[in-house]
Amino acid sequence: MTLIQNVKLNNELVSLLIEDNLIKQIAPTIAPTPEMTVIEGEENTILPGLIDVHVHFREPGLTYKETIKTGTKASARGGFTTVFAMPNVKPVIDNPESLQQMIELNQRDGVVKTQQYAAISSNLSALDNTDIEKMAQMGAIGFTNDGCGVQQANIMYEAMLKAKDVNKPIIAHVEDNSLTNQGVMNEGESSKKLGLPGISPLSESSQLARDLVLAHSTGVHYHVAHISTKESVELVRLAKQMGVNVTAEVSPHHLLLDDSMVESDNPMMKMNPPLRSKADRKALIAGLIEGTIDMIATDHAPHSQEEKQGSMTTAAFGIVGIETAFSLIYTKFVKSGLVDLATLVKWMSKNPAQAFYIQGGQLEIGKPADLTIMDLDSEYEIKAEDFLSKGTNTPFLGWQVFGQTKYTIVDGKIAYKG
Ligand SMILES: NC(=O)N[C@@H](CC(=O)O)C(=O)O
Ligand SMILES: [Zn+2]
Ligand SMILES: [Zn+2]
Repeated sequence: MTLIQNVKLNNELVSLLIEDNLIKQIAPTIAPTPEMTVIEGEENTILPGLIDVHVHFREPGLTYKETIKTGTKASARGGFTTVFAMPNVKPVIDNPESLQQMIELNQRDGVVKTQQYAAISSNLSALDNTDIEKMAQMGAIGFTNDGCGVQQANIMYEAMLKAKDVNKPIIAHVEDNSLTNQGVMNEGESSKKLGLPGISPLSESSQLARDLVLAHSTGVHYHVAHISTKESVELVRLAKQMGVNVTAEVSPHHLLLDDSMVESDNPMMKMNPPLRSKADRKALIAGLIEGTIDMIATDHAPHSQEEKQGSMTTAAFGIVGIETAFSLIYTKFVKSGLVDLATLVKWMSKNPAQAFYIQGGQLEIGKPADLTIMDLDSEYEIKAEDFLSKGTNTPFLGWQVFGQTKYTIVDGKIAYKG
């Protein structure tokens, strides 16, 4: 048994008793007994474990960037107790055998709960569909070609029909390759000024419009990954009004940065989709607050230093985010007074749990003890040397933030201690 003493829950000091993997009791005080392991909460804030439905852990095949071990340790440090891993590893998780190996590896090496996505098409690009039925039975949390847009409508349509049949979601990286112009940042004033090729925002929204029509027809749960444009927000709003079973995620970087801040050819500002315009960013924030966008997901995308140096024209797309998401959103949205802490928990735990039918999002007696204890009061600087991820590729190094993880507990066991 583990006793957590003196933690703030909805602004009241409480103690929590954990037996096996479950929350057994929550009360103003609980007297410790000799058989209890005691965690002193020091009046820090206890929250349901955060849930990230979009991470890249790079194992197998690209372990110089990240492994299940380093990625999940970083997740625990970020306050996350459940993450959903993308299938764009090497080789791609596009068949039952590699899915089985991946599930076993996640189970063996993950210090947080790691759910696995499988691909829609072989190698993320072939004009086929994977064995969605079998991989759903095996426990894939959903199906996605993240990293690439699905270029052919019929391939997406067939995948939706199959996923609907087995009651699993399709997660879409929407990108029409005929409109990307081999760009490395958003198409706009900044790209012109810097002389860099720009990615049209239409490459995202036009494919999203297609998919929403297909989702309407098939009834599948369709989840939009890393939504980045104002047109996309409007399309999701309209689709929800039409009764489409759609959810959407936005990344912290698209909420906090825009292309007006890309003042030089800086690979740390390169990710897909790119940082969009100020107007897009404003629409994303409004969409999140009004509920059109359901959740925040990091799109944690670690790369080596070599891959993220030099020019944006040659650097890899993607930034890490799992260790900075909570503190950034807490500092810029909650501490600043825009929303309350419960809203952050809704965006980063409750809504992801609800949308994907997994446990979590609430601290409740009888439920798994997946939780995090956060110091919300002391300011600190985001530093690469503190990261547990192998990747330090983020434009947020040097930012001053609040919200530091003291403990992350998964199924009653300590996964991270600060
Ligand atoms: N977001 C990125 O810029 N990169 C991701 C792929 C993806 O999420 O599309 C990656 O795997 O590195
Ligand atoms: Zn993507
Ligand atoms: Zn991704």
